[in-house]
Amino acid sequence: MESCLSSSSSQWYSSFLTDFKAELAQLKSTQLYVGYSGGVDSRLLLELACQCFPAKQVTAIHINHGLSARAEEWAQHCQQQCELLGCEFIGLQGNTVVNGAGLEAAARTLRYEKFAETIPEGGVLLLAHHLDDQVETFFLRLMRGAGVHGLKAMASLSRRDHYQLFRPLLSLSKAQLIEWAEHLGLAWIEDDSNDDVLLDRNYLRHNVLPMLEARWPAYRQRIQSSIDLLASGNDAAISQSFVVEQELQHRLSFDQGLKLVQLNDFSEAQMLSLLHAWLLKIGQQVPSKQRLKEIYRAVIHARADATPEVRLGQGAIRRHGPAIYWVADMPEPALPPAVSEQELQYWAGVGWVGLQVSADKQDPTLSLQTGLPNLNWRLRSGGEVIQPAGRSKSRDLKRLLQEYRVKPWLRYRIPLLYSGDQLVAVADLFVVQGYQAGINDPSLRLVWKNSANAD
Ligand SMILES: Nc1ncnc2c1ncn2[C@@H]1O[C@H](COP(=O)(O)OP(=O)(O)OP(=O)(O)O)[C@@H](O)[C@H]1O
Repeated sequence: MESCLSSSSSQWYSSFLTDFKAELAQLKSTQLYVGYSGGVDSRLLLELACQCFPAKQVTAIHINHGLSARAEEWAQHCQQQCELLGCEFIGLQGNTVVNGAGLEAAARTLRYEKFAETIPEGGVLLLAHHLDDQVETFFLRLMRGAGVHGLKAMASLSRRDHYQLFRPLLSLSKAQLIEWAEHLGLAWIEDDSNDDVLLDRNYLRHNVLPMLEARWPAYRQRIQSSIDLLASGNDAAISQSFVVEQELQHRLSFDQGLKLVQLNDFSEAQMLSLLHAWLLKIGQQVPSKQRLKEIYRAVIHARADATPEVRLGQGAIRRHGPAIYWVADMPEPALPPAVSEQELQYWAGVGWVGLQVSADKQDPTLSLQTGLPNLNWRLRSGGEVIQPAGRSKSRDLKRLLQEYRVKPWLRYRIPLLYSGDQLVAVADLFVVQGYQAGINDPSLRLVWKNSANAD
C-alpha cells in the first residue's frame, strides 16, 4: 500500500473514504463521538468523519489531562478546530492519577472513564489508532510475555463498556496519515512527550522499530498479517471450545462418567480436548498433554472387555463398558460388626467404605426387621447364590451385580444385609425372595452411593 500511495494518493484516499462511509452506515448510529487529542491522527480522523457524516452529528471529545504546561492551549486549539468544522466539541478536565502502571496507562484509564461517562448507551466512539500504534502495541505486549489474546492487539471494531469502539485508521501507517493530513492542509499540535524514550512505547518507536524497518520495510504489514492470523486462530479456538463443551454435555453420564460411544469420527486431538474438558468438569487437575495421551491410549483405546486403569491424582481413571470414570481411592472396606434396628438407622447417611448407606424414612422407628433377628452387614465373600424378590430363579451374585451394572471396582464393596446367616438384601439393589414383606415397607429405602462418584 505504502509504495503506491505517493503516485496514486487521490485514488487511494477516495477508496478509503468509500469503505469508511460504508462501515459507518453499518454501525447505524445517528451520532459519532471522536476521541480528539489535537494530534495529527485524531485531527485527520475528525476531518474524515465530518466528510463522511453530517458534521452536526459528530462530537469531538477532548480530555485535558493537565499533564503538560501547554494542556490549556491544546484544549483551546481543539475547540477552535471544531468550530471551523462545524462539529460539537466537548472539553473535559481530568485528574490523571499515576499508579504503579505508569503515566501512559493512567492517562488511558482516565480517558476511557471520561468516554464512558460521556457517550450514551449504544453510541459509537472513533479513535485514531493506526498501523504503527498496532505494531507498537504488539511488541509491548510481546515484551510482557502476552498470550494469543494479548498479541492479537487492537481490533478495528469492538465493544467497550456500553458503546462500540471503532478504529477506522488501523490499516494506515503514521506516514500515510501525515501525508494525507498535509495534503488536506490540516493544523495539529505536536506532543513533545512522544519523544521521551524513558517511556517504553517511545523507546520502541525511536530505537527499535527503525532498525526493523531498515531491514524489512514492509514489517508493519507482516505483523498485521500475523495479528490477523492470531485473531482468527483465537476465534477458532473459542468456537472449538464451545463445540467440545456441547459434546461433553451430551457424553457426561449421570454418575460423572464420560460415555465413549460413536467415537469413530474423532481425531486424537479432538479426543484429547474432550478428555481435558471432562477432567475439568469433574473437578480433576488436568495433567500434561503427554499424560493425557497416555490416558487416551491406555484407557480409551483399550479393548471393550478390558478393565484398564491409569492413576490420576488421588484415584484412577477406569473404564467400564462404554464409559470411563475417575474413581477416588477408597479405604479398605470395614463393616460394623453387627446391626440392630437402631444401628441400621445409626449408620444411615454415614460415609462408609466408599459407599453411603442411608434409610430414607420419615418415621424414625424402623419396621424393617419384624421377624428378622440379628441384622448384620457383610461384604461379598464370593459364591453367594440368591433369588431376588419377584424372580423365579436363583442366580449367582456375581452375575446379578453385572446385570445390575455395578461397576467392577464396587462389586466387593457393596453392603450385604444379613439376618443371622441369611442374606436379606443387597444394598439397595434388591431384597431377597421371602424377605420382602418386612423390607418392602415403602417408608424404608436403602440407598447406596459411591461417595467418590456422587454428583
Ligand atoms: N487527550 C485525549 N482526548 C481525547 N482523545 C484522545 C486523547 N488522547 C488520545 N485520544 C484518542 O485515543 C487514541 C489513541 O491515543 P494514544 O495512542 O495516545 O493512546 P493509547 O494510550 O495508545 O490508548 P489505547 O489504550 O487506546 O491504545 C487517539 O488516536 C485519539 O483518538
